[in-house]
Formats: sequence, structure tokens, C-alpha cells
Amino acid sequence: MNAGERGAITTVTLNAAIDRRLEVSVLTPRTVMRARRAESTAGGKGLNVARVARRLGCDVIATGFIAGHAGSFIAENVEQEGIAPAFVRISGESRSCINIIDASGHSTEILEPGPTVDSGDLETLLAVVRDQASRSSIVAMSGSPPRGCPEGFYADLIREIHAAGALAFLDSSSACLSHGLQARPDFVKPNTDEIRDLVGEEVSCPSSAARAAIEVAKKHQVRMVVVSLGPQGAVGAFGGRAWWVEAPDVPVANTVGCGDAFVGAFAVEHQSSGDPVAALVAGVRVSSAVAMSDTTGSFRQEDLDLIRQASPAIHEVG
Ligand SMILES: O=P(O)(O)OC[C@@]1(O)O[C@H](CO)[C@@H](O)[C@@H]1O
Repeated sequence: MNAGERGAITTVTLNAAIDRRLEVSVLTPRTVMRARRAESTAGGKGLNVARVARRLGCDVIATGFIAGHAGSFIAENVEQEGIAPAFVRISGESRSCINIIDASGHSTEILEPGPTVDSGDLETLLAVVRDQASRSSIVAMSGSPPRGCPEGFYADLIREIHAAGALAFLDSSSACLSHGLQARPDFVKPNTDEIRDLVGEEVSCPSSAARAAIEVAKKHQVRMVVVSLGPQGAVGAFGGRAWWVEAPDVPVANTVGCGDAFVGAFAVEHQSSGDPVAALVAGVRVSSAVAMSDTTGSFRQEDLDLIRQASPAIHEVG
């Protein structure tokens, strides 16, 4: 099978979750609060990536660990979205991630630890990823690891993905990111704190992000390094050059899952055009549309259509 026949994008969510979004008027610690609205979606970063890539028309396979009744909810929710589930079932119960939004739009997140994996679970997932990578153009791995998962596991997955001939995208942090970089993923998306830790210099604006992204790309031989700058947009370093795409000015309802939406949209555009700058534009546009929607890691087509009407603001920087 050559790369052109690999239609799908596979996402890996090591610690899948039920994302619970609760709306309250005022968040008051040490009191009893009643939520005005509550919503549950399949979450953990990789499943937000999967949902967005599917909504953009791509064939998507979702793998990772799920457990218990919560795991069944996650698998059903994913299937309803038209995503092919290829999860590994483990013992215990998948976690819930709580996002409390108050009337001023501020978000407070509480993330449960989730179940513990053992070496047999990890071996099973490696085999599933090896198999799915052979029919995918891109395997996108996102999020924090569950308990019991070694920090170098993403690096093991990257080696399997490359051996199967697919591109490896990694969106994680701390030790998982630094270990993962040693296996040379094709794409990473550190935030400003994470890239500051990698280069040892403050990153606060597009030009400092561009310098840092070029340095990380060169040092770790990563083809695509993107730094998310929140409301300022994103900077991407590709082939020794860097571009900044400004985010459009939109009314923000819920920012949880915007970074994941960026990865989903970047992957879909990269798969179809192979152009990382076009993928950077797609990522910024779709993550802005996701910020406009109440639902975590999802967007309304009319918001995206409106954003797409304006020409993107792209600048070469660095
Ligand atoms: O613990 P992780 O996997 O790093 O993050 C989990 C999480 O906060 O990330 C997503 C938003 O990016 C949410 O869907 C989810 O609850």
C-alpha cells in the first residue's frame, strides 16, 4: 500500500475520558452549587482530535484505552460520530474530566486520574497502533498518560508508526514530550510554557515562538513544530522557516479542546494538500470556530464558514 492509498487518520488517546461540561452562575468554592446545564462528550485530547477530523470529512479510527461503563459510553459516543472505534479495553473505569464554566465564561477544570494500565495492556495497544498505522497516513497521539504507563511509551509508539510508514503527530507535555522527541515525531505542538522549557528561553510573542520552534525542529529533527499562542493564533516552523497565522477575532464560549481541534484540522489539511502552511491556516481557523461553540471540542459549520470568508493573516517570521 502506498501513502496515497492510506485514507484514514488514526488518533491515540491513552487516557480517554467522559468530558463533563457544567454551567454555573458563579463558581463559589466550599458551597453547594446547582448546574444550569450539563453536557457529556467523549474526551481526552485524542478524541477531540478525532471528532474534528471526522467533522471535516476524513475517515478516522480512534484507539487508546477505555474501561468500565464510562468506557462503553465513550465507544458509543465515538461510533455515533461516525468514527471507527479500535479501543483496547482494560480493567477499572475510564475517568471523567470536569469543566465548570461560570457566567463570565471562565473555565475551571478538574481531571480525574483514570485507570491504571499494565504491561500487557501496553503491548496490546502497540499491536493495535502498528496495525492501524499501516492503513493510515497520520497517527495523532494526544494527552497525558494513564497511571502505569512509562514516560517513554509515546516514543515506542512513534517507532511503530514510522515502521508502518505513517506520519507520527505528538501533542503531549513534560516528560512524555521530551521522551517522545527522541523518537523524532513528524509534528509536535508545544504551548508557550512547554517550548520555553525545551529551549530555556521565554516565549511570549510570534517572533520568539518562531525562533524557539525553528530551534526545536532543528535540534530534534522534527519536520513540523507548531506553537499555539491562544488568541494570538499559532506559529509553525517547517523546513527552517517559520510562519505566524493570526487568529480571527471571535466571541469565545468554551476554549477546552481548541488545541485538539487545531491538531485535527492541521492533520486533515496536511493529508489532503501536503502543505504545512495551509495546514497551519486550517488549524487556526477550525480552533477559532471551536472556541465559539459551547460544546467541548466541536464547532458549528456556520461559524467555520464565516471565518473562512476572510483571507487568513499569514506572516513569515523569525
Ligand atoms: O489529561 P489530558 O489527556 O492531557 O487532558 C484531558 C483534557 O483536559 O484535555 C481535553 C482538552 O484539551 C479535554 O477533552 C480533556 O478533559
